[in-house]
Amino acid sequence: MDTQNPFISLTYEPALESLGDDYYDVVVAADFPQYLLRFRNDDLLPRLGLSTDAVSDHNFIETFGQFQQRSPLLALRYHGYQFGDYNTALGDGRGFLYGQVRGTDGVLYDFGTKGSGTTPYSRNGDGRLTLKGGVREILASEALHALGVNTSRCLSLVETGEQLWRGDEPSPTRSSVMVRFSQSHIRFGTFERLHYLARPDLITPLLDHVIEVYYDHLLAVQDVQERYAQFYAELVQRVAQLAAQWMAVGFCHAVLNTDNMSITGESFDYGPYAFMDEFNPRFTAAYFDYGGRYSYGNQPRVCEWNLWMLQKPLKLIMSGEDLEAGLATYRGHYYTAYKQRMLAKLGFEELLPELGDELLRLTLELLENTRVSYHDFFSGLTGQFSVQWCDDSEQILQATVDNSDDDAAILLQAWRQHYHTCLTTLSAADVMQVEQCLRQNNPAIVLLRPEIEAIWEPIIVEDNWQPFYDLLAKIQQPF
Ligand SMILES: Nc1ncnc2c1ncn2[C@@H]1O[C@H](COP(=O)(O)OP(=O)(O)OP(=O)(O)O)[C@@H](O)[C@H]1O
Ligand SMILES: [Mg+2]
Repeated sequence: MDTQNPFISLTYEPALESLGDDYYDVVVAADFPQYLLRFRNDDLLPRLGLSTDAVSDHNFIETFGQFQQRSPLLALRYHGYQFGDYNTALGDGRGFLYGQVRGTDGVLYDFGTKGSGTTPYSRNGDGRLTLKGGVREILASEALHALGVNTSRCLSLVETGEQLWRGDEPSPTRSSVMVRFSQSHIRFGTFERLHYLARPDLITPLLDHVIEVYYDHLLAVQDVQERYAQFYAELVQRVAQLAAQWMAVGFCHAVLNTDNMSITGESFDYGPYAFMDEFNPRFTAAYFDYGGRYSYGNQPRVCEWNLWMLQKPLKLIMSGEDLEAGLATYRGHYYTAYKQRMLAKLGFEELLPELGDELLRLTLELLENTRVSYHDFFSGLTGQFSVQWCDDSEQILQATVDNSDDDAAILLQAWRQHYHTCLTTLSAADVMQVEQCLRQNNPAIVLLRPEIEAIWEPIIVEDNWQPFYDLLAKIQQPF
């Protein structure tokens, strides 16, 4: 045992543990036949006050593969609405909270595992994570983080040498254990379980804890009911902003069940997700999402529904009117955040409100009706932009959109004219900024499904991880 392991010497805060054992079960980690470190997120080490050189691969394996020298390991209890139906048979069935550490930024971070063995919540599951599942979660979270989405990250991925059987991967398939670095693993479903159990006495301490740790500026609000009202209103805003971020980057999460919604408004749990290629609001990423509940275009609505469901437990301890008032702000927050991101993708930091509204409307109409590749549209705009577009609207965006049919030609023409109108409202200096704005908001690389399959092939065929590391480096610097 390496007594100098810097991860073990970190100061762990028993924040969630101190709530008491109504919220979790103490569990043990599985022993694995093998420990191969496949990914270490050195980018996160400074936030833990550590330098890359100070942490060896062996340190990663001891701490985040073998889980040495830490107890208690806490499998958190939760329920959730899955595809609209309430499910009580949930909880950390293949993970636990390893520990909580305050970052150099003052934020309390969770180290949460995925694939670390069975728990009382595993049902018939094996408590494991496939290697491909781990690789996919790393890629999604690193890509989203680089695109400016509020997301959990992966701290490490250790391959564990077991053979797993899965219906959605050619099996047997390889196993892994991942450690997630996130703001919290308290989910909407953590509260929903307490409503189901009719335990308002457990909801109050949980909500007080959430506010104290993750909304601590609200502690200044003296009146408790007012503080709760402001908490919910802020959560509504954070979730609306998150939904806007996913939509603007073309990301479909695919399993927006309430057990996958964080009480901090952070995005996490990347299973069957996909970045959308051809623009299509009905695009679904999970093969089992037959009704399209979690389709790309439905994400803002379903997040609103999830926030509405969260009112059930919160209503046991706070005013229903306050909750209604909080949720009533959702659509406004969503539209404001989405519009701002989309106009930035179109090259505009600022536009007169009506012009911006119309540009967004025309852009979505064009995208939807021409079924152009979402990312090609914006990279085409970025690559072709010229200040001469201010003088001649006909030059704007050639060849990116297929306008061979009449309807598409009409839409493109209307879009060009309006884009031109928007440009003409800018000063000469602001026009010079448009290209930079386009470059800063439209990635040169997008993590489409073929990109992921292309790096997976060398891993399974010849255990060649280089293409994975190369792709990772590219998506970490997408602009
Ligand atoms: N292989 C497995 N063994 C045991 N339980 C599992 C397994 N896979 C999923 N589960 C459980 O099924 C439920 C839904 O799984 P889901 O994939 O949303 O969560 P998860 O990915 O395991 O964890 P997280 O939400 O932290 O990413 C959870 O209760 C989870 O623990
Ligand atoms: Mg989950």
